[in-house]
Amino acid sequence: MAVYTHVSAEALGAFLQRYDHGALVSAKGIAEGVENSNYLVDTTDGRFILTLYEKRVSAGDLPFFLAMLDHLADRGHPVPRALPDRAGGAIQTLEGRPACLIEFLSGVSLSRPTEGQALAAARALGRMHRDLADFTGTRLNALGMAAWRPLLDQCGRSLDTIASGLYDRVDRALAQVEAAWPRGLATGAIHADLFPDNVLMLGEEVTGLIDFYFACTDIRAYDLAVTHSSWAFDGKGAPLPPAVGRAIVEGYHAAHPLTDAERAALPVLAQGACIRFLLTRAWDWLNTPADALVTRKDPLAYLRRLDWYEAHPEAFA
Ligand SMILES: Nc1ncnc2c1ncn2[C@@H]1O[C@H](COP(=O)(O)OP(=O)(O)OP(=O)(O)O)[C@@H](O)[C@H]1O
Ligand SMILES: N[C@@H](CCO)C(=O)O
Repeated sequence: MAVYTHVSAEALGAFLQRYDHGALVSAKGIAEGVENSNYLVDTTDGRFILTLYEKRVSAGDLPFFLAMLDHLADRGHPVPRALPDRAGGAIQTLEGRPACLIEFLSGVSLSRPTEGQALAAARALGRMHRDLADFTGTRLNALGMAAWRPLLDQCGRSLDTIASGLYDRVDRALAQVEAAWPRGLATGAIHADLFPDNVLMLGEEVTGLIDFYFACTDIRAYDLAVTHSSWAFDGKGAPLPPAVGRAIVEGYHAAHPLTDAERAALPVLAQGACIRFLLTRAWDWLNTPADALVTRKDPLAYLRRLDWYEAHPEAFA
């Protein structure tokens, strides 16, 4: 369960007094997620999400994330705004961590999306890219391609304790990805983590796009590759029916047409996405204390996806 920081009822009650959103009725830690501490908060006025930002989110980046959310919300996208307190500030400190009170969105996240749901999610991603074209904020991708080799070095041979030969396998794949990484593709503000658990849906309708805390400026088609790598497979990394993966590319293309160069780059971008998530999951696997209230995510589910992309260069043709 992703609650790294415990918030006492007293501290939360006092925190809510800064806002015009009612008094505390109840608060529960949210089990999903691995990055931040999230609480579902009910007040006398409604339901909210309280997020305390943990290890990978630095307070200095919050203004970028919140501006991107406001930009998208202003254009009708179903993204949650961080709510300002009475003094107008949305970024607070609670229990010593940066924290925001966030709009609650309804919907559920899927573990086995259908073709229609994949199509809707990918359309939502394409529309986001379209409407972010005039967003002026920028943020370097701290987990972009240039960061993968340092991360591999940091994990080092400990990777082999997760699976025999894993270090050499990733080292080889990364060398190929680095050599083939596309230059000159369109860049812009991207979500960079649009997994099924970050898309809330009711049936085939997207009701929420959440968790913008890896958002950054990077290759737009890389965002599509990240989405494909997370939507076209099950939780263990086995491919879903091919129509689901095709729907991810075609749903995006319908909302934000891909150039030939972007389409041609998708195989290497997807292999890069696999390395990114394999390495961050492996790092967490090796460094999460045994008593942490968080369910670690399996790095090998991303090794299986990497194997699949390498074996199916035709996947995006
Ligand atoms: N605005 C929101 N409205 C409704 N539910 C939300 C909202 N934000 C977060 N949640 C719920 O909290 C869960 C965890 O949130 P989130 O994905 O942002 O956490 P995280 O630790 O950053 O996750 P991740 O491991 O995906 O990076 C979500 O799966 C969702 O159930
Ligand atoms: N979505 C990521 C967590 C955020 O880095 C994963 O499933 O590994």
